[in-house]
Amino acid sequence: METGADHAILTLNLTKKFGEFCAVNALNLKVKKGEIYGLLGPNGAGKTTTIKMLCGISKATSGKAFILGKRVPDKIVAREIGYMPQETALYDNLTIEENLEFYGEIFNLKDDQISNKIQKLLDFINLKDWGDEIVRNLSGGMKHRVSLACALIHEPKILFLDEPTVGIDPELRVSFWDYFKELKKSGKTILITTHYMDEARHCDRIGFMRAGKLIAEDKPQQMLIKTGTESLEDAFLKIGVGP
Ligand SMILES: Nc1ncnc2c1ncn2[C@@H]1O[C@H](COP(=O)(O)OP(=O)(O)OP(=O)(O)O)[C@@H](O)[C@H]1O
Repeated sequence: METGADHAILTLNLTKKFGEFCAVNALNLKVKKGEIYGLLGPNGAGKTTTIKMLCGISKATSGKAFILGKRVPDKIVAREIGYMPQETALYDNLTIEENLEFYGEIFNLKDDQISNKIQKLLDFINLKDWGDEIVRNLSGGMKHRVSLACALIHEPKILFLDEPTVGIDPELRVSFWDYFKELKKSGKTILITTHYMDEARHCDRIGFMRAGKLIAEDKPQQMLIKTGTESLEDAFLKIGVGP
């Protein structure tokens, strides 16, 4: 049986039902190690539900999922996963550093490891001098950056980023993609969801999801060639409504 040892992420007929409603329908997804894979699709396509099953937050109704060859949910594999949820999971009344400390402690990092990582992460997200600032006082874009740092504190190998750039200005979106490319360079695998089709071109491969199913996947450029379109938005519309 395939266990995805060669893949960072593998799902076999992964399915999630809420009552009679099928949110994720027999999804077969393969993401290679070191890839940035973009999961795209309209509201309600099943992207977040897929990520939650992969992170072990939501139990699959049927089918299987493997992360780095291990069937999930799995406590050891959980350590290799970083998850940036759609709504930032930060404590508003704590400082940036305290939030990072909290996430470091969840993963049982030692105090000196935590303080070392905090400095590096603050540098990485360009908030070097902001560690003592209360999260409540930050702009939305800053909170997004802190949320990314929290997902990275335990140096996970796999990152799940659920709409990390939603609601942030175009300039900051560009710098986010610089962060993601840096992370890829350091060997991380990233599964990212986004509604911004234009930014999906940064991904190594993209998958279009609709109604819980993966309806097409390819490299962004190939997707354009295959569909004879000039934008991924048009490609999606063509595939989504096509024969
Ligand atoms: N806990 C739940 N109970 C019932 N239905 C749910 C639950 N969670 C998600 N759903 C439904 O499952 C479907 C898929 O939702 P999901 O959040 O995975 O979509 P999505 O592709 O991430 O959408 P968006 O782009 O809006 O974030 C939706 O129709 C949603 O209403």
